[in-house]
Amino acid sequence: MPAPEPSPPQSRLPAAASRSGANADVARILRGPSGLGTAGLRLARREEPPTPPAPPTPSAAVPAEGNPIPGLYHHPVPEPDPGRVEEVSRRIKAWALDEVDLYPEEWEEQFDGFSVGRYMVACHPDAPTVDHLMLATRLMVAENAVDDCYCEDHGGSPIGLGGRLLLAHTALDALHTTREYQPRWAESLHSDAPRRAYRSAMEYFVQASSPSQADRFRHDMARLHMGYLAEAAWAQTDHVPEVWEYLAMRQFNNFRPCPTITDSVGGYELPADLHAQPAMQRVIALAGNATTIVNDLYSYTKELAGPGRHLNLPVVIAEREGLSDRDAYLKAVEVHNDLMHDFEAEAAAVAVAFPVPTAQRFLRGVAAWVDGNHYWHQTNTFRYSLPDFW
Ligand SMILES: CC(C)=CCC/C(C)=C(\C)COP(=O)(O)OP(=O)(O)O
Ligand SMILES: [Mg+2]
Repeated sequence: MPAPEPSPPQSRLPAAASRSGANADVARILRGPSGLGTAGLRLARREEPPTPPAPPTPSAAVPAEGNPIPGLYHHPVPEPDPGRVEEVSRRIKAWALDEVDLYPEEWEEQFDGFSVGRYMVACHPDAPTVDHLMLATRLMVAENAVDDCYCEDHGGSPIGLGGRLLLAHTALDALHTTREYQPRWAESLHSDAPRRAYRSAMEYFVQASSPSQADRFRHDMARLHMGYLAEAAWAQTDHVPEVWEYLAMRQFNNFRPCPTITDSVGGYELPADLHAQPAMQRVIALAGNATTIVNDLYSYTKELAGPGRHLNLPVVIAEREGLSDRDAYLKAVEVHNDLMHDFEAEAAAVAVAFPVPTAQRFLRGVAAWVDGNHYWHQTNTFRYSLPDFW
């Protein structure tokens, strides 16, 4: 399991824990609910200081395919449990074909090559059952269906994207309207593969999670859709943003909705008040950004080979900072590494500031997702290959 680094010095504690007003807030959360009849709702306090999670033990028996990007800071993970991978892969294909009619036959090779079972098993080592893993796997497939079919290379386009995304978003965040119009909306959720996938995956997720976990997910998906729209707007006008602007767009067009369901997939809940803490939000954002820049780096050659200009961090750095392709790529590796180091330092600080089991487990779950995501990108040689820069 990945590692928030050992406890950082006091000065690195998150602002939420170091200001006196905020201290009261943190103390209130750690104390738990205090009204009449709330005794059973309190979180257990950890008496001992949090122990950093054990470092991963990569499996010696089955070497991972694919090479890591030289110089990319990452943590190798153990090979995902092959029994789980096989079962998740079997079940997700059945869901895609039988429950949501996701893709035509000719896309089967790409569906299989995506290896979503291996991806999700690697990212959620603490899922108690395959049913829990399926929550993440359906959502991952649905999210990719929307990206491919609405935004990218399976019929997607920036033109009209806002309308399509908004209507698809109602599969996650229902329309509440009059009796006259409700049925037409309900029917629309079955009218294309992305909406069928979102609707079904969300229905499973809502059944298995708390109202606040479901609402957290809706919020993260709204963020994602806003990121898709900014990317599309820039593509429409062939605009290359400044590097910081690109990073802002990519903070929204981002894997964030995946690690933030780690508690639902783990069968527990990070309380909403802890999730909302600014320091926790910063950890989540840094994790999401590091995982997404990993995608920019591993998908660089695929995106260069595609039609038109596809923005990713190396491309934007090369254009905006006048660097060679190679130097821009290496600079993007450094940006990733800085994000990873900040993520780990801030996660360690939050683990100290919020010594409750759900927060500790959530932080470990997010870190496991970061590492599993790297593993999947490195080993998905069907989809990605490295540039020849070394
Ligand atoms: C699974 C999920 C929430 C994805 C949202 C954002 C997204 C599609 C990525 C972060 C992947 O980026 P990209 O579209 O560049 O993917 P590929 O490089 O085509 O694999
Ligand atoms: Mg990419």
